[in-house]
Amino acid sequence: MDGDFNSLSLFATFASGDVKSVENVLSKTKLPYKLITKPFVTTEGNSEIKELYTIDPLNNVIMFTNRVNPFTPALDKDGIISENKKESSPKKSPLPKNSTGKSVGIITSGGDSSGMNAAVRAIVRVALTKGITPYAIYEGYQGMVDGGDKIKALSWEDVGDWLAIGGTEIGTARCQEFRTVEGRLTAVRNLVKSGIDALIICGGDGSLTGADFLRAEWTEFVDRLVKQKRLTEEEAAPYRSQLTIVGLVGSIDNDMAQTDLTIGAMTALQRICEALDSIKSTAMSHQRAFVVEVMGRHCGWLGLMAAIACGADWLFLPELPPPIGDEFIASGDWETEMCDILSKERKLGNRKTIVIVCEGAIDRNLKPIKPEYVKDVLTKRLNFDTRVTCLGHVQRGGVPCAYDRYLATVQGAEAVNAVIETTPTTPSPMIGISNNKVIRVPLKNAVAQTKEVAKAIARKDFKRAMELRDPEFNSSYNAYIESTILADGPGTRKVEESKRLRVGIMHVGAPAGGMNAATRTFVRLCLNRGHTPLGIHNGFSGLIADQVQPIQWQDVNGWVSMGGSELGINRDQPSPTPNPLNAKPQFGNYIDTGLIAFHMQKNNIQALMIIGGFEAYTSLITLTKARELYPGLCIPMILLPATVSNNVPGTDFSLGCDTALNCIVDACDTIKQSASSNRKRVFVVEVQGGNCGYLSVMGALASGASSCYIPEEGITLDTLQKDINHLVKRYAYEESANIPSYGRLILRNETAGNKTYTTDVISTILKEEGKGLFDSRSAVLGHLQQGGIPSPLDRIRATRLTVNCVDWLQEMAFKSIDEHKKSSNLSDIRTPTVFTKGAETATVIGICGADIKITPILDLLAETNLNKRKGTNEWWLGLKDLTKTLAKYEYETEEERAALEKVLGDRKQATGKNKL
Ligand SMILES: Nc1ncnc2c1ncn2[C@@H]1O[C@H](COP(=O)(O)OP(=O)(O)OP(=O)(O)O)[C@@H](O)[C@H]1O
Ligand SMILES: O=P(O)(O)OC[C@H]1O[C@](O)(CO)[C@@H](O)[C@@H]1O
Ligand SMILES: [Mg+2]
Repeated sequence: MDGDFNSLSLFATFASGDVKSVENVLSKTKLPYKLITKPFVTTEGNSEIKELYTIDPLNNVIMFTNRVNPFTPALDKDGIISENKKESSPKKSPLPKNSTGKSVGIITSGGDSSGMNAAVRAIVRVALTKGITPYAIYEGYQGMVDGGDKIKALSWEDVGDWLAIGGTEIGTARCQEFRTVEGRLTAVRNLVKSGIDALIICGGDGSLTGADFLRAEWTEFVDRLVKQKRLTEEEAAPYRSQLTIVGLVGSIDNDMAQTDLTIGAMTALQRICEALDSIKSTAMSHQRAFVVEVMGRHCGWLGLMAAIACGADWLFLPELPPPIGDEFIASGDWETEMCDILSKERKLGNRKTIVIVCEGAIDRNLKPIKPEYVKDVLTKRLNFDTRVTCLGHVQRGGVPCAYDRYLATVQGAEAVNAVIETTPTTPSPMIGISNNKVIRVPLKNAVAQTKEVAKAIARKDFKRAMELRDPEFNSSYNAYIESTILADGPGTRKVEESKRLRVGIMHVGAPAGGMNAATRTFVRLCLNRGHTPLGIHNGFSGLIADQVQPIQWQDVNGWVSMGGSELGINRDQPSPTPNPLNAKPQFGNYIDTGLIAFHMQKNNIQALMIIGGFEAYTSLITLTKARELYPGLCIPMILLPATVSNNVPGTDFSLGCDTALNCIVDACDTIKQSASSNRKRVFVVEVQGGNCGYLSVMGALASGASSCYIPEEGITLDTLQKDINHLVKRYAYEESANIPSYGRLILRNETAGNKTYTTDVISTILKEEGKGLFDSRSAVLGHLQQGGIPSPLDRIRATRLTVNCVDWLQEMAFKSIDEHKKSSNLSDIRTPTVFTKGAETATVIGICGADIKITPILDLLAETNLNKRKGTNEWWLGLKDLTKTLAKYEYETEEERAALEKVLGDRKQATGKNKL
């Protein structure tokens, strides 16, 4: 077919990754067609743009192309834009009053991830507060290449309510053109033309690799653009030195090095766990096997964490291909290894089989392992009734979980700080998180280390690939294996008989998400090592009522995803010795400590793990101090903090507080929707936490509340007056500017303001003071916060911390056994004797900054407020200020001031006094 197809007007254009196949099909028909190819220079080498034209039976011209965006201009052989497209310059917005004259461009790029909007919201609002004009660059790098109206300034209100929206409101793309030198040259021109001084790029490893190219090429590209006369000397001069680039890691894959978590990974994990929990119930009913494929590209984080959080029976990772057991490695026969393990599980009474296959899973010869093949193996070899479920893009969508909102918000705010502090000589930073600390690392190093994983896998160095993932990856994998496979053959971790222990476990306090997951891991690890796990039901009162029983492997099947406390829980605790006359604990009852010691000895409990909140903490203090009186208590004891209140000293996070936060965020989203629909309504939402404001502060940050009240600060008339002033300003401005008013929230901790400023009282005051500008209602979330299905983060934390607890209990007990052996001069002791009363053998395990720490409980007394039942290290307090910043407490435009003055004037006239 001849003719100039470029001059024909097209009826339709189809994007196709495989134009060649389309041509093959056409060649077998009588339809005319013509293939045009154009060179396309990419950073990974030369490639081609293909355009295949044909005419359909109705005489319409149709084109198939492999361009990612079929509507972007084609390139000529030098990679230069060849179509007659005019390079447009974006429009600049007027500068705000507090402007420093600086501007920052914001991009979301690569696969969308939940939390990207929260990041953009935080960047926009913190930037405006600090006098920097934020610009959205729409549709990822494509918008940077296209320029024009793809680059627009964002206002405060533009990002209202974005916190709760999944995906990315400013769009994203996989942009081929940006991989080319010409694409990036055009992008540089557009950035200079729009006067952008700095860029914050939120995307995955690919996007940040692109950002790193841009950083390295910037100065040279500006020069080149001047030479090509696409920029004038004057335009280029202010931007010659290095462009400030800050990377924010947004991707569900969690595949970026040097950060523990990427924005969106936790929400994706939540989606996966919701699906797996549902699949589990149908699988159990039919005794079926399910092979579930999860996303993650070449990273196994999502698969591994989902396997831990849902108790999957087998797992295929990209970093560590099967087989995993020494006896199968030589033959590479992973099929037999898997079938042996899964059939053993069924014989133990497991009614279902869940196998997770990561999308990048491979065998030891780097051949992909696909779910359909795994299904065939299970069907043919084990006769399992097997189904395949591919979760697909469901994993990437939906409302962000509390953790992603928190992570994106604090990292977004930190990205703006980094923009302000970065100079042309500082390396471009990437904002990461190392356990609980927001960190900055050089982008270049993080990109380089990320690439190392792929290289290690390619050269089959799987050990290295595992090491290069985040520091917890390896230990999490070991925890998964040990809590999944009952090992009794070669290679088991069973300890010698003379060291096998009877280890007790109990829950004390109130239910919290993750308690059952921790107990399951405890039981399985103990069994795998030859110890006897003893379940102490119903806390200390259960112990003295002889409710102590060994737990078996299958007993805890399914516990990982169960809320509440399967062992039973209450707030009863040992009475301090000497017993203060008529003393009563604030909650629960005192039980005689001597009786507790007697029952510990009667059951021959040689090590103890307590899971619980502040009563569990004070209980352990009492038991530790009573060791002088009672030998039955002279054993290693460890507390794993679990309470929604997050008030136990020795840890930044207790189990259950993430589940509670998710519950608060879900409830607040719903309440806010009602508040917004009713217009101009402020809800005062009461949350739990006892005397600790953690849930209130974090809940406010994650739900986008205007303010929060906490017991640490109390509530005064002055506090209320300031918040009323703020609300009056906001609603006054929105009315005058004709902006639809969103509903607003104030979170109040249940004890803040004592019995005076109760939730209802505050709501009534707001209603009165709103005077028609706004109304108010209240909502008390109550015990909803303690229940429900534990969040994946709580399940993972439970598993990870419990492994450390069991290791520690074992180590301490062994030390004591060895000392006893030595001192009694006996070499052949069958029954181990544990006797230890050193302060270092009664401890609290916790997540502290970047580490897991085990601290002697008596050392923690210095940071404990026993009266207020909480610790004194409240790392989260500062986040209250960030909540207020993001609610516009520190930013005001001329228009807002004018609107406020008008309202004040009106109010003065109406009431005869100025209310503000
Ligand atoms: N090597 C590279 N050189 C230049 N640009 C790149 C490079 N790699 C990726 N990019 C740009 O970043 C965009 C996004 O990259 P990619 O598709 O790998 O997703 P990502 O950022 O890794 O996110 P995710 O993996 O979560 O989807 C690409 O479409 C391209 O525009
Ligand atoms: O949405 P797309 O472009 O099909 O890409 C899917 C890929 O994107 C991710 O969701 C994020 O990188 C991967 O897990 C998956 O492989
Ligand atoms: Mg990626």
